[in-house]
Amino acid sequence: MNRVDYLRISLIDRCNFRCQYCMPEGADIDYVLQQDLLTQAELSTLLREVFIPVGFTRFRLTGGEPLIRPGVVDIVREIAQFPETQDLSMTTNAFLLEGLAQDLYSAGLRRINISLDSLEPETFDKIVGNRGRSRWQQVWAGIQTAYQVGFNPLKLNVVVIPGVNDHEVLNLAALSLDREWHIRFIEFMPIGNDDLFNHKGWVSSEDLRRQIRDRWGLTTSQVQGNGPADVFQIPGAKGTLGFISQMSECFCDRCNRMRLSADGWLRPCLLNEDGQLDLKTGLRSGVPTSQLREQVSDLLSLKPEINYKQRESGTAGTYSRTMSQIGG
Ligand SMILES: Nc1nc2c(ncn2[C@@H]2O[C@H](COP(=O)(O)OP(=O)(O)OP(=O)(O)O)[C@@H](O)[C@H]2O)c(=O)[nH]1
Ligand SMILES: C[S@@+](CC[C@H](N)C(=O)[O-])C[C@H]1O[C@@H](n2cnc3c(N)ncnc32)[C@H](O)[C@@H]1O
Ligand code: SF4
Ligand code: SF4
Repeated sequence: MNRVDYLRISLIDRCNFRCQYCMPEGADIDYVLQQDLLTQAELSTLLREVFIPVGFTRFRLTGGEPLIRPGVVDIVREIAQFPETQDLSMTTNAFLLEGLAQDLYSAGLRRINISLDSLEPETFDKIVGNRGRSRWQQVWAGIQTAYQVGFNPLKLNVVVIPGVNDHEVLNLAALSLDREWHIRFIEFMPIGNDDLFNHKGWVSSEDLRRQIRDRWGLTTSQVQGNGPADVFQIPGAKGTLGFISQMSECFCDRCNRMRLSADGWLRPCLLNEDGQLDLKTGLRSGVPTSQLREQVSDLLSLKPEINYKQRESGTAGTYSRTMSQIGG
């Protein structure tokens, strides 16, 4: 059985973008109320007294948009200082990164994954919902700053949507040629976005690899990650190309993670809502952390049964939480 030691922590379910595939403009989303967000102290208690003792050592901060969480730098500093923390990373849209990159690095964050779905400002703004102002330049500046500050590896996430940004796959892949950046193409998943998904569907990683192979050639990279991405490289390129193929291929057999939502629900599988545990209510109602630890430990032993198994059907089920609420 795979070791489950990686926790994706959503710091907030809100976001300053409205990506079409995640939380489209006008979507009816119930946000977590301020008083229901795990506080930094509660998060810290859960990590120290529940998650670390049962074996979690790698943490990813996500959201919504983690950089709009008040106190995000302090949260990073606290988690980075746990002696057991072996890896601390963040997934962000980078809109606020230019001003925060140095502080995050100084606080102990060393690696970062940034969503960048397009190199064309107009297409980008259409995807993220520009609300009357262009966002691409500021995101690009955030990426450059992160690079200069020294985040390594620097990964760029691209959700590929047919008819929206699939014409840019070669241009995005080319970013890996002379920069040590890791571009990852993500198959679009049907979570909380039925309209767009039914209308546009998804492009398989193998189709993308074929395009890239025809242009430059493609080899399996020596460096494989420990997440869901299959990693390849254009011969001679400085960076790599990753493919996250949750629709066309199965990587659940190497699943190593669980997710903690901003309001303290522990979710054992992204694509299956079974088994979720409300840790915040337990903590606030005085349940001893030793008991919460036992509950998490039990859930860990049930995880293989909960791991997603309906892949053959080609689509996922209906979910009560959107990707922005789960944290991707
Ligand atoms: N189905 C599925 N998709 C996942 C899982 N983890 C990540 N993904 C997908 O991969 C995308 C990118 O994830 P990131 O937040 O960059 O994290 P990661 O790729 O696990 O990160 P690394 O630790 O750098 O390998 C997410 O938005 C999801 O679409 C998972 O456990 N299951
Ligand atoms: C939910 S976001 C949260 C972090 C941050 N706001 C960001 O966009 O990087 C995490 C990841 O989920 C991906 N994502 C969101 N909705 C998706 C979907 N329907 N299918 C596949 N990936 C999705 C995003 O592209 C992003 O890389
Ligand atoms: S993908 Fe990230 S940036 Fe886009 S709406 Fe979702 S949470 Fe926000
Ligand atoms: S779908 Fe579930 S079991 Fe599969 S990799 Fe993602 S979290 Fe793990």
